Amino acid sequence: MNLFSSLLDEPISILPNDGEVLYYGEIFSPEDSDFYFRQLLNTIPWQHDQAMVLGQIIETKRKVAWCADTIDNKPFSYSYSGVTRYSQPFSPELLSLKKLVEQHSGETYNSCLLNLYHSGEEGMAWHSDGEDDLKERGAIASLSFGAERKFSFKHKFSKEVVALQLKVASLLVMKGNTQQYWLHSLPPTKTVTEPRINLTFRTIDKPELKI
Ligand SMILES: O=C(O)CCC(=O)C(=O)O
Ligand SMILES: [Fe+2]
Repeated sequence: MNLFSSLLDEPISILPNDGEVLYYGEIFSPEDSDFYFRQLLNTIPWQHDQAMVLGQIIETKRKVAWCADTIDNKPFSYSYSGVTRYSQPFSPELLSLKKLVEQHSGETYNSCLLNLYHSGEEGMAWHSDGEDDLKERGAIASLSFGAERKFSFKHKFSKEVVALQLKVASLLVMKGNTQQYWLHSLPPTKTVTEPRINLTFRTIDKPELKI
């Protein structure tokens, strides 16, 4: 696998205060990026996501999958938006992506949430990834394939907004107090018609075991 020259010499720090977000630029060549995009699109068991809204389960247009290490060959369970998910095992390709992301970011992860946005019309509303199951102040590493999209942060108290473009094959790492003080979103846009796949590698602290 070629390491691509658009990888930044030093990651760029995105937030002015109250957390740390590092943008590493593109960590794959266009060829490798294209390979992973197709591979993930065709092999991941994508499903519409579910969320509990006013006591009702609704389905999102965006599709998701969740992969995690297994313990004694049993999957993890993980809850967010009022719904519990059970993990798929990591495929060999995802494991190699996880290793690369771990090398770049100097952190380790035991799970990955995958999102498939079919076009710019699908996005993700303001939220922070502060679920109880996640390791407190654990790093979250976000790897993007497919269409380039804008990604925004908003401070929970000052309301300051910081935005950047997430390039194809780029790596962004959120750490420290970021989830405590900042929301993030993927704003929908009519100008992007191509699909995008995003992988967020995370650490689940006390994985419940599904028997
Ligand atoms: O698609 C993205 O870039 C972000 C996804 C995200 O924030 C999440 O899965 O929690
Ligand atoms: Fe998020």
